[in-house]
Amino acid sequence: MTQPNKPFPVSWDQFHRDSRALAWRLHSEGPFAAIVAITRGGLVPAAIIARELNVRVIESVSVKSYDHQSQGKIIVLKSINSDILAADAAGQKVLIIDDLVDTGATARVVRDMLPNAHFATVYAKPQGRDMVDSFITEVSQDTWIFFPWDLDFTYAAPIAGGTD
Ligand SMILES: O=P(O)(O)OC[C@H]1O[C@H](OP(=O)(O)OP(=O)(O)O)[C@H](O)[C@@H]1O
Ligand code: HPA
Ligand SMILES: [Mg+2]
Repeated sequence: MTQPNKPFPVSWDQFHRDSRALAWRLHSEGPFAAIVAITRGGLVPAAIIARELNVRVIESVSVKSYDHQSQGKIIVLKSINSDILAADAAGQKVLIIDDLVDTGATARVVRDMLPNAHFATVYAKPQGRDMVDSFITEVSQDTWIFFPWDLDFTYAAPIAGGTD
């Protein structure tokens, strides 16, 4: 598959706003007994959404699939606490949060762990969109989203070329 070549940089302000918009959407789906954040990208929206929805039980699951922009085998580095798995099996509402769904490979692995949970991401690409129950913004498959924690301020050359 060709690498995503359209950069889509997201600022902290924008990310906060989009995560809040997701919290508004999720409000009517709850109340949730717990949030499971998919580390590491899901930790930031999970904190914002937990604050908005007043959820205080936060768990993480560590799934690693990318080395820079190329996807490799999915490795589960930290699994989900048995209390949360039991809550999901008993019909309590559990919310899974990630920053984005791309191919859907990560979502598929975590969904299998919590089959009844509501799965939400801030951003979604078409290939993985059907793996999530809620998201805010869709971008094309050939877009690469740059999150604010991966960015730094740097000089931008003028559009017309030359220097300023
Ligand atoms: O839908 P997929 O194709 O599986 O891709 C989406 C996943 O990839 C990224 O995580 P990554 O594995 O890079 O780890 P990170 O969150 O620690 O950056 C992103 O945060 C999602 O979790
Ligand atoms: O577009 C993306 N941006 C950042 N991380 C990602 N992991 C999968 N797709 C992406
Ligand atoms: Mg991730």
